[in-house]
Amino acid sequence: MRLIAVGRMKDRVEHDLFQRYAARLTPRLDLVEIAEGRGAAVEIKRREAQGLLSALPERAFAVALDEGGRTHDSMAFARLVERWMGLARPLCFVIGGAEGLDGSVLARADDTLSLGPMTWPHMLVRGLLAEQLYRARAIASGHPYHRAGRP
Ligand SMILES: C[S@@+](CC[C@H](N)C(=O)[O-])C[C@H]1O[C@@H](n2cnc3c(N)ncnc32)[C@H](O)[C@@H]1O
Repeated sequence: MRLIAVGRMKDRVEHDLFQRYAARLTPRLDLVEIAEGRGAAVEIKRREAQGLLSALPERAFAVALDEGGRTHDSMAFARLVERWMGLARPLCFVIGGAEGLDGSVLARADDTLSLGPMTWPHMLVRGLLAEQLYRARAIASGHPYHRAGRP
């Protein structure tokens, strides 16, 4: 699996949060960082879109992280991840920068994923996604990391 994301992760706390889960994931989650765009918001998104789209392998199954995207509970997400992995296409997740994703990236995406309707900082989204992928894989393999008990 590959995570294609805008910006360079400089903050130690954000780096460690992402690594805590990414390092334990099977299959591995490779991080590809795209340079932040400059200029007006539209230009920033357009330039970042070029970088994001060109980092996608040709046959990639691309999942765009977007607050307006599809939401799932962790059990449903675990089933979805298994389905995506079964497609035998490179599974890639895409995270935008401070201005969000350009429409061209959303148009290319095969699916979208929302972590809820609130806007999260893009560097934090990396850690949140890595944790949910780790949880999904734990659910699929029967590992007790996920406690499903709810009233
Ligand atoms: C600071 S947010 C961009 C906010 C921007 N105004 C927008 O409307 O997308 C940066 C990136 O983090 C990701 N992101 C932020 N909140 C998210 C959420 N609730 N669900 C999924 N992805 C989110 C998206 O990839 C977004 O492009």
